Parts: sequence; C-alpha cells; structure tokens
Amino acid sequence: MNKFTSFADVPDYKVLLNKALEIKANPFGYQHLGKNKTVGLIFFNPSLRTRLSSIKAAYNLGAQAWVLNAGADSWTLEMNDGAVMNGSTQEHIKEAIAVMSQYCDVLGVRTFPGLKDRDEDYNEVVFNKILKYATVPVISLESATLHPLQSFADLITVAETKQTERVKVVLTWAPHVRALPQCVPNSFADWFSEIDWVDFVITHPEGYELAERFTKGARIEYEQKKALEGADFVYAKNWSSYRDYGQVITQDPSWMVDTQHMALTNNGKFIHCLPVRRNVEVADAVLDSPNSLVVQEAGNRVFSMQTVLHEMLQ
Ligand SMILES: NCCC[C@H](NC(=O)CCC(=O)O)C(=O)O
Ligand SMILES: NC(=O)OP(=O)(O)O
Repeated sequence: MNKFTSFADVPDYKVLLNKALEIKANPFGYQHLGKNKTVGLIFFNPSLRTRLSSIKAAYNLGAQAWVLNAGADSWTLEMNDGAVMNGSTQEHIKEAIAVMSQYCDVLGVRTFPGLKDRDEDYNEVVFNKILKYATVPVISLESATLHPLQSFADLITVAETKQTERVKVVLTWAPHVRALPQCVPNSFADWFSEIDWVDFVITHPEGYELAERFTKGARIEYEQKKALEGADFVYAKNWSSYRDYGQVITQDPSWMVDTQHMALTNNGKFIHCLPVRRNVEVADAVLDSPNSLVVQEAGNRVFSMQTVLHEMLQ
C-alpha cells in the first residue's frame, strides 16, 4: 500500500484485519520494521485519538514520530496553484509537502472539509494536492470525506467482540449542536457495506442521506426504532446534510441514543468514534454501561494505524 485513504486502497480487508488482530496480540513483534524510520503527522484540525494513537503505533513498530499542527504552528499555507502570494499565505502547499516528505518515510495528514463547497470537499481538493506533492506513502488521518483509520479500528472492534458469525450493525444519525462533517459515517459505510458477515443498516432523518458512492446500496431505514431492532452493534454519529450541503436540518432530541433505544437491540454493543457530546448524541446511561465499547474502540486506533504502517514500512 502506498496510500491509505479509503476502503478501495486495501487489497484484501480480511488479510489486513487478521494482521491487525495478530499485531494487537503481539504489539512489539515488528520493531525491526521501524528502525531508522520516521512517521510524519500533519494536522490542519484538532485531534486527541488520531494524534496520540498514531504516535503510539509508530513507537510500537520501533519508529520515531513527529507532529506538525499545520493549522496553528507552521506558516500559513497557500493551497491554490498559480496564486500570487502577496496576501496572508506564506508558504505554498507544494513546497511544504515536498519538504516534509524529506523528513519522514510515511506521512499522515488530517484535513477536514470546509462544509461550504460540496464539489471542493467531495473532490478532495486539498488531500489530492497532498498526494500529488508527497514523495512518501500517505495515510489519511481524516480527510474531507473519509476517516479510514477510524473505520478500520471499528472493524477490529466489531470483529473481536462479536458473539455470532453474522452480526447486524446499525449506523444511526444522532443530534448535535454544530454542523459536523460526513467523514465518519461515509467511511463507516464505505467499509461496513463491504464486510460479508455484516448485515448493515443506516438510519437517519429525511435529508441526511449520505453520498451513494459510500453507502453503495446499503439498506436505509428512516424509522430509527425499527432499524435498531435486533442490532448487535449500534454506531451513533452526527453528521450535517450532504444534500443541503453542510446544513443542520434538525436537532430532534428523540434521535439521541438512550437506554430505550438500546432496549430494542439484541443486547447490542454501543460504538462511537469520539469525541462525543454526552446527553446530546448519547445518554450517559448508554456510554457508561458495560455494553459501551467506546474506549476499547479508541484503543484499537493504535492497531489500525500500526497495521497500516506495517504494510507501508515492510
Ligand atoms: N475525528 C473524529 C470526529 C471528528 C469530528 N467531530 C467533531 O468535530 C466534534 C466537535 C464537537 O463536538 O464540537 C467529526 O465529526 O468528523
Ligand atoms: N476519533 C477520532 O478521530 O478522534 P480525534 O478527532 O480526537 O483524533
């Protein structure tokens, strides 16, 4: 793999998943791979899990890691080709990414969507420039449309927790106070619609339909309670509208996942990528119940990143 930006970059998810489970069981087994190697991490947006789990993943492989907060502590970057840089931008992305490629063997980049111009976001204009100018393999740490390391960690979590051969996994929209990207649900759909042992259902209010290129024909059920019936895993996440791009259409609190919602499931496990707005997206009683896997899931972010780094460094 010389890039990891979506499910399509994975040659065989079963092989990758088995490798992740093996690495989780023996996290320091490949320390030779990272010897004299450096992982560069660039963040244009905030992060807790992605930043720290990526550093930990590099260390587990015997590699070094550096982090640049491009939004805060480097020069202000110009993204447009042909720009006359007589304004506030100080360095072009072209040099910046080429130079940073000199300082690492793998580059991870986080660039959230603007949520204003759908074409710009869904054409991954910024991330594609990074892919173009990088001279080392690139890992998405969440782009404008996808968050593949999260979905891979979610897959590890479901795979290691499931009690039956087949499982029902429900992705439910949940309310929020802000307009959030569609990256996490897009990516979850991109991955989980491809897993042959998963019965995958998406539920959301009208107007929150995700891009079909990621849902890939997955079952959509507009009645949340009906969707949750018999679920083995409930994945809650807010997102803003793709149709009315970046808009908040409703904040209907009845969509908040609480114990009544979970009572409809098959003693379902609860998952969420975090950070989560308690008692807005999900009730305390669900997050604090033994069926909540959110911390285990965040722990698996180390192994999704470590497995991808393993593939790139070997
Ligand atoms: N990386 C995981 C999620 C990141 C982002 N969440 C947020 O921005 C939440 C911020 C807030 O709660 O105000 C998202 O939904 O894509
Ligand atoms: N889930 C996730 O990506 O968290 P951070 O935004 O804190 O990295």
